[in-house]
Amino acid sequence: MAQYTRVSGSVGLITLQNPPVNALSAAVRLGIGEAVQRALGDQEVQSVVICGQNGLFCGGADIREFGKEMTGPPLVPMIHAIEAATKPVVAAIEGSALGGGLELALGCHYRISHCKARLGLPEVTLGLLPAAGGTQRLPRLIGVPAALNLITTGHHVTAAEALQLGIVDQVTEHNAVDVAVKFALSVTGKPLHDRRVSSLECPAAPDLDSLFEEAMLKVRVACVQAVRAAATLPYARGMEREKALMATLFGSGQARALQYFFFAQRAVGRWSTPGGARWDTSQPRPVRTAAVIGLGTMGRGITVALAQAGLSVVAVETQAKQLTEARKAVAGMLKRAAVRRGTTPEPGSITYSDQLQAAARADLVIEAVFEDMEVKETLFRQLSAVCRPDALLCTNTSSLDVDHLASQTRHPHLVLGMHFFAPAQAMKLLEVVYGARSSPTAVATAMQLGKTMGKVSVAVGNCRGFAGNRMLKRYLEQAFFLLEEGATPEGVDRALEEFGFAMGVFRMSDLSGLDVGWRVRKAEGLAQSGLTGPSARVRQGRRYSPLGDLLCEHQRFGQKSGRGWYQYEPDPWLHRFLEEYRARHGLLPRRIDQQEVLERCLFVLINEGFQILEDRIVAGPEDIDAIYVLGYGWPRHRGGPMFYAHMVGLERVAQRLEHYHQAHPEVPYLQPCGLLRRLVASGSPPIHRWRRAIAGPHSQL
Ligand SMILES: C/C=C(\C)C(=O)SCCNC(=O)CCNC(=O)[C@H](O)C(C)(C)COP(=O)(O)OP(=O)(O)OC[C@H]1O[C@@H](n2cnc3c(N)ncnc32)[C@H](O)[C@@H]1OP(=O)(O)O
Repeated sequence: MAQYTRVSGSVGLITLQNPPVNALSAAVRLGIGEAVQRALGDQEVQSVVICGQNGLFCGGADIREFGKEMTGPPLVPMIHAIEAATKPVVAAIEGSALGGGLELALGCHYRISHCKARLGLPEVTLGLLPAAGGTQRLPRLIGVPAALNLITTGHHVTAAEALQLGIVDQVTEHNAVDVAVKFALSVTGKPLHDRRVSSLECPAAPDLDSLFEEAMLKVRVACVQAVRAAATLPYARGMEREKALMATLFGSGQARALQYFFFAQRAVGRWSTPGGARWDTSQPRPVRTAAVIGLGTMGRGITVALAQAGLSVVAVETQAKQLTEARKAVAGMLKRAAVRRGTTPEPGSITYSDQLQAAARADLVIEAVFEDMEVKETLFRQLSAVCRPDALLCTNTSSLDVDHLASQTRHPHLVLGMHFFAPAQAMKLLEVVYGARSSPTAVATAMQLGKTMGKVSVAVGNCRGFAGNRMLKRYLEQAFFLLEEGATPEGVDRALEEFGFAMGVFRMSDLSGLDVGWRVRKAEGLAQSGLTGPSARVRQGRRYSPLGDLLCEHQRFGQKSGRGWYQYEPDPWLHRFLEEYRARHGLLPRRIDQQEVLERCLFVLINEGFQILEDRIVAGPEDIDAIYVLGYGWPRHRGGPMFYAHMVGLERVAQRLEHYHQAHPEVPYLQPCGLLRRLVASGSPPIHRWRRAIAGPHSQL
């Protein structure tokens, strides 16, 4: 909706009303159109101001309407009508003007922005382009290079940057609507021709052709083609080109995946647990002081993330040398981050200590010590004795049993996992792992703290590997099996990278270090050296590949040792090693194509995802997708593993898994799990219905 009032005698004020972000739904578009007509027809009105209610101009098109049949008036003619108006129209921008919101403002004759507002054309992050004239007006207003940058990256700019670029005419620290109304009064009766952005010539820029060629190489082809039309064609023909390009994008799989992921990231905030705790009934406790125990790589990153979120941090490291190094490293990280943001580093809210006692007053403690159960058990007993009785005690373990650690303390309901991903100060994902006895308040507090640190927090039940690493294990296993059967690390990585992963599984393993998984497998009794014959490839009654363990036995730990799955100097070792290994175990190498690599690695991971849903470790598919895109490099434009399964078709995923299971009956995880089979049997409902379909007593399956 849009409300129309007359203020200051002669200013028509149009207020967009569609909480929470005043998105341009059919009703809002209709409302704006009608209000503009009223203002233009009102003899008393000399100028018009458009603003949004509740301090937010407009978050753009209503993404929830995408993929549905279009209703209500389209955006483009509405913006044209505003631009063509014979009375000056001023946009009063507060909060955000994004996507269609900025395009609406670009159709106005003047733009006044509050200093805290952010502006941008993020359509590309949804697989679209700014097709309400954004690709035609913005280059005319600020020139091709700057417009191309904003349109192809989707980056938001601050009000100050927008002023410098020429997107807005004025920035104010006061109420932007009041300032815009005064401004509107001052421009009454002034000629409007050169205020209509569509009538401007694109400012000349040197060597536009090479700029476009360079931008094309950076992939956002449709956006580049649309901006090229602005630079080379008259406005009306540019608009036709923009519309045609948008039509090719609108129904694409990428756009659907990106739009799904936009909502998935937000859906994970509405967490619930099988025990009945929920986001909307659990109150988080305030956390002002946090302690971090253990200042290795993860502890340092967590310290920085907490300090940057404005908390007082007590950083504890009992080894003197490590403490000195950590202090320097943390200062360096804070300094570099401040330089990147163009600010000065915050003065020290971090205190350092080599005594656990220093954590005594903290509201919340995060341990990030060596990944060893005995070490962590001892620490949790000590923390329970030292810390306040109401302090939350969190572990950054990536796989150990949170319930067991809780049982070492006096207040197990205050124990949780906070699983950060390296580098902890930068990665957006946080798995909040609740145990059987974790209280709803404890979960809510950790979820809220993650949000305060700018992370997407996902609530996950306690199980081996939680959600992310549990699925990763199946994926890695298949990759090892494929090597046994004849594939090469290069071939497997190529298939995954062409699918969209930034790094294939072997390259990723080399980067994170092969010894990490080896240590876990040794602790689980899986990695054993010296086994020969058929028993070497079977553990706990199932097929097992010792390839990762053997590489570690050869001191090939990945990049850190200069050699892993890849050799970082010319060295044919690995291929010879694989040939000898296959010969030793009587494995006949065969040609493995990309399709098999993808299906074996990804479908088994997806199958584990369904098992995790069935085990109620997470509440819905969005949780898994957020974890995989934000923590494990799953290509965002494919929406996440569960969305990908939905796009491929559950029936096909189940069929292919069955096919591979028949070929490899010794790998039980290739068998489609119960939930996947039941979803297929119930007609493969779309992904947004899975949550309901699996929900306990109300299950529709
Ligand atoms: C063609 C295409 C055109 C013309 C377009 O305009 S495409 C849309 C371009 N706009 C965007 O991509 C902006 C998306 N929104 C945001 O970036 C942010 O929401 C915000 C900066 C506007 C506000 O951020 P914040 O205060 O953190 O709030 P949330 O992100 O949590 O959002 C609050 C709820 O609003 C829902 N939302 C946000 N934007 C839209 C939208 N454009 N359409 C529909 N719904 C939107 C969001 O999902 C949250 O709802 P819940 O998930 O909590 O129910």
